[in-house]
Amino acid sequence: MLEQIKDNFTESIQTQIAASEMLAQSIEHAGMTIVQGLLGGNKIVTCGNGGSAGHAQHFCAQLLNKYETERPSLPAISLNSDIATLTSIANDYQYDEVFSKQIRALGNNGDVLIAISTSGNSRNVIKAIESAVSRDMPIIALTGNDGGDIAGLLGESDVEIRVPSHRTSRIQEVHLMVLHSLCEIIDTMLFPQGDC
Ligand SMILES: O=C(CO)[C@@H](O)[C@H](O)[C@H](O)[C@H](O)COP(=O)(O)O
Ligand SMILES: [Zn+2]
Repeated sequence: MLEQIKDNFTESIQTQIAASEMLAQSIEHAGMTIVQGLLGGNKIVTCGNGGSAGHAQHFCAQLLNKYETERPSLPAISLNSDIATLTSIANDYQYDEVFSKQIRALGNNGDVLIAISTSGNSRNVIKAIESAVSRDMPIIALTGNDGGDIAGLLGESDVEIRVPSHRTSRIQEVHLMVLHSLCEIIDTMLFPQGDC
């Protein structure tokens, strides 16, 4: 068991290093997309399932509250957080619709969708992307594996950050690093002095 635990750490570190080389440019591009959205008075909308739902909430918490330095609150909403809304949409329609129906109500032109799926194949995340496209929202997709069906849905102004791994856990660990990097870009670009 000890060897397996150590192997997991090694695999995680190796995936992080490979990702840092492959993804830095897309992460910077995604950061600029978010900064432009916020400067335009728009909000950030996130969604995902399971561990990615946790990531989606975590990222919004860091915008609404703060990341590492003092600054004003920034507008963000995670679509997997409102259990009454989620259960009613899933119960009355389909689980596939839980994010897309919220985007049709809350999404405005210029809001940025951060869609998180390690497989790139979660139907509700795919439908969220389709609704975001219909609302002219730029999309940042955090994926893994081969990008799944999500990869084929993105337009030229969207960004896919695809982690080079097939293991959900390793992909999620890199996604967390990506989201923290995005927080750092936002704070550096918008509040270089750590304004509050
Ligand atoms: O956290 C984990 C596994 O590490 C799981 O809860 C995982 O997030 C769930 O199986 C999700 O449903 C996977 O969805 P996705 O990442 O493929 O969109
Ligand atoms: Zn997990």
